Amino acid sequence: MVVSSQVATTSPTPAYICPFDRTCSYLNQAAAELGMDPNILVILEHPRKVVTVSIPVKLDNGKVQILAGHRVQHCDVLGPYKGGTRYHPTVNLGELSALAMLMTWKCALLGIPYGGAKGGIAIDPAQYSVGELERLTRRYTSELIKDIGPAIDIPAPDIGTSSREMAWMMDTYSMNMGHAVLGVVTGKPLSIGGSKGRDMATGRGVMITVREALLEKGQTLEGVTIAIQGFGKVGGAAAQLLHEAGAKIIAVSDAFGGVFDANGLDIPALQSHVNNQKTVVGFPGSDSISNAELLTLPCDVLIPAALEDQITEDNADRIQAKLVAEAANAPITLIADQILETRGITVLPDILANAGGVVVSYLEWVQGQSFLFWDEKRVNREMEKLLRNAYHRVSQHSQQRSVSLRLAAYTLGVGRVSQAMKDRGLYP
Ligand SMILES: NC(=O)C1=CN([C@@H]2O[C@H](COP(=O)(O)OP(=O)(O)OC[C@H]3O[C@@H](n4cnc5c(N)ncnc54)[C@H](OP(=O)(O)O)[C@@H]3O)[C@@H](O)[C@H]2O)C=CC1
Ligand SMILES: O=C(O)CCC(=O)C(=O)O
Repeated sequence: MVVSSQVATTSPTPAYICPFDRTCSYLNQAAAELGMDPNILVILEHPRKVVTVSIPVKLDNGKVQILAGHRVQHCDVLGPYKGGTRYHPTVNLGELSALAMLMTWKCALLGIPYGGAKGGIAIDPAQYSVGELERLTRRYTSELIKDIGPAIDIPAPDIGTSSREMAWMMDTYSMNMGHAVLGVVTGKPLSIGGSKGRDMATGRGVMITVREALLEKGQTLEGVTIAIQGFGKVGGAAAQLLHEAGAKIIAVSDAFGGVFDANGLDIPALQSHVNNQKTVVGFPGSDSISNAELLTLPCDVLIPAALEDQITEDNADRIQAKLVAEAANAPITLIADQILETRGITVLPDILANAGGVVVSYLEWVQGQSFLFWDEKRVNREMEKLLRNAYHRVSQHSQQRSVSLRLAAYTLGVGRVSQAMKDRGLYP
């Protein structure tokens, strides 16, 4: 693959397949299911546009540092490119290309009129002051000014960014256009056209898809034991909503480590602890646990909500959960996915389980384009309708074809894109 070979990715084992090649592998499996035209497949195996810009940022000490900012646009056959902006030290073009491709299938699966993109900068935002982060975000936006826009490509938050960065991006873009452009980013603060419910949307989608999967097995969320890796925007919201729904969150973690309580953690109290201490570690009344230990705990549901490549061939044999919900993008390696499938562990794939975020981003964009804003009940209702519908289409396809939920989800998403390409005349 062109993209993966351009970017060196560290290989924990010789069998390691990077997220981009893995996503292509799932694409190829879906293409085989669909009997897809190879001319369409070869187009979809490559991102349409890869942009790298130089970002000179003046640091607080007076020195100028040059950062590389990226945006990968995979496919816009269904509508404008859409996807998050990640600030994390591991950001690279191979990773972003995989994440952009995932966005294409996610939007198509959910039936929202967007293509897929992802962008980011390889920095640890904790090492920069707020002023430095503002300057680098504004410069990144300026450098991408011709590549983004409400009808072109619409960024959103991802790891290491939030409504604050989206506000800076929206303001920078708007200053260049000479008027307020609400639709250029989503995940904005409510004061400038953000949507009610967006902050909890990805976690809410995780809760809804887990709930639907359990219901199909004749279970409810009441008393179900859950371990969650990552306690950020997604993991934190999922923990809160699942806790409110009666589930027992027995362990959570962040980059510093994890906490465990077999009787269930008090999630509101843990959130207050995190607000003060900036980590879950040291939460009174809990036991310490490492990120690795969290993944293999005995529990009903495991929710990786942090980074890629967390469940690998090294720990897949020891996963004890019966259901794994991919709140993070690409947290399971290719071989680990096969091991889990062979062991009969159900995996709710990322393009379904974490789609609540982009669905509410779409609803935010619709509200911004029409200058008409909805109450939170309506936002949550519309999102839930789309997500439940997608879950049941995927589950039905999986049962009818005797394939995994992942292959079913890919087949439905990829099928929609390929049909659109045919209808448009193969798309240049
Ligand atoms: N935000 C969104 O709307 C969406 C996000 N996603 C995906 O969800 C995942 C999480 O994103 P989001 O919640 O937004 O990001 P955040 O930056 O808000 O949170 C990331 C969380 O992961 C933790 N973390 C970082 N490194 C590690 C590590 N090595 N081990 C364990 N935990 C770690 C962070 O800990 P710490 O705080 O200590 O750094 C933090 O708790 C990503 O895969 C993202 O692509 C998918 C769909 C939408
Ligand atoms: O909300 C969005 O537009 C994108 C969210 C995202 O980056 C993702 O779903 O991975």
